Amino acid sequence: MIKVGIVGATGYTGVELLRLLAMHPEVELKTVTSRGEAGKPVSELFPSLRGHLDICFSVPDAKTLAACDVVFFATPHGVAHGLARPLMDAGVKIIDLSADFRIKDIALWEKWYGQTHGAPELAEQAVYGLPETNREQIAAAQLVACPGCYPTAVQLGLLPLLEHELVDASSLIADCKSGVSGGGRGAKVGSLMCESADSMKAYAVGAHRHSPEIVQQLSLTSIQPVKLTFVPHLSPMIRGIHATLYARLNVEDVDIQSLYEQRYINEPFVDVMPFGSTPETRSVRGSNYCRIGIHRPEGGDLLVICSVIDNLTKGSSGQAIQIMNLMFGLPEQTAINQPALLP
Ligand SMILES: NC(=O)C1=CN([C@@H]2O[C@H](COP(=O)(O)OP(=O)(O)OC[C@H]3O[C@@H](n4cnc5c(N)ncnc54)[C@H](OP(=O)(O)O)[C@@H]3O)[C@@H](O)[C@H]2O)C=CC1
Ligand SMILES: CC(=O)N[C@@H](CCC(=O)OP(=O)(O)O)C(=O)O
Repeated sequence: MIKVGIVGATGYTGVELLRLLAMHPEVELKTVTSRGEAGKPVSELFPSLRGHLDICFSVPDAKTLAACDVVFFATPHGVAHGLARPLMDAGVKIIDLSADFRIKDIALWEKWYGQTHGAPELAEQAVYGLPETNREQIAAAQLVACPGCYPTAVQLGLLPLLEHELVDASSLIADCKSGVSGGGRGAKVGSLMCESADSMKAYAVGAHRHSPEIVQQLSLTSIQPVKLTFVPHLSPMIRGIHATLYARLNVEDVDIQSLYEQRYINEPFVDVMPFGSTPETRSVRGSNYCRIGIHRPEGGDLLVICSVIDNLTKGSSGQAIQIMNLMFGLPEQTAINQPALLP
């Protein structure tokens, strides 16, 4: 059995890790932390887990965490910087759901996250965890940085085009909508029902911290310099990311649909739907799938790609377990192969 610790188990990504790991046949939960709820049974805070988990929250303790085989960090940015190093020295594998190790350029990270980077040498060592691009590296890694939720949907939607240099990489547009759980359980007033229900608005227009992450990763694939206009919106739903991606073709005769189908033919969690499909976020709710629909309005040169994920599953905790499965040589779909919850 794999001995697992979760730091930050009371947040939305934390409880999603608990839900999925409770059904994992190879996992034994050793410690799940919360400073605020220490001593309380998990099933008391989350009755959804009654009958599935018999463990109490405890404060993060270096010795207990060091006895785990793998520790997930489901914590705000900056927390893993301080705690990861001693765990790694003790041989523990780390899967970080925050943005602490996603960006390789330390000055760039500090600019976007507004704090000093606490572990630059680990950022260098960390492997970015998007299995559809680098599962061999993930399998061999000790420290994996899970992609952000928007970056997962955007990258999976655009990768085939950039890998084949079919579009103008300098004029990409990602128009994205997120459910309010993306802001976390401790989110501020904007996520309250009275503030977010029955309404929608853009935020951080062209200035969201996921921009540099997406550009960094797409640039690894694209020969041309990547320029992206990324506009996130807060959408009145609990879970889900909907990315509508615009890219201008620079070739004429190409079958985009079969290109995507071929690219993702062996990917267990990427579903290329029939040409012209409009995937709904509810078709992935609670599941680890990314569903993609491809459009070419009036046969013109502007492609419109719709890419949907659940921010708490493929956008964070589900993907984190996919990564754990790879790191421990387990079948990649273990514990995360459920269909979406509908309606
Ligand atoms: N929500 C989402 O859709 C996604 C979130 N992420 C990222 O995942 C991480 C977690 O997000 P989310 O679950 O939404 O966040 P939440 O705010 O819902 O939860 C944060 C958790 O971290 C714990 N925590 C806070 N500060 C500390 C600290 N200093 N030391 C130890 N534990 C701490 C909290 O418990 P306590 O304070 O009791 O210790 C709580 O359990 C964030 O970095 C987020 O950006 C990534 C992709 C998607
Ligand atoms: C709706 C909402 O607030 N979404 C969050 C999504 C980011 C997130 O979850 O954090 P990571 O940077 O770790 O991916 C935001 O825009 O900040």
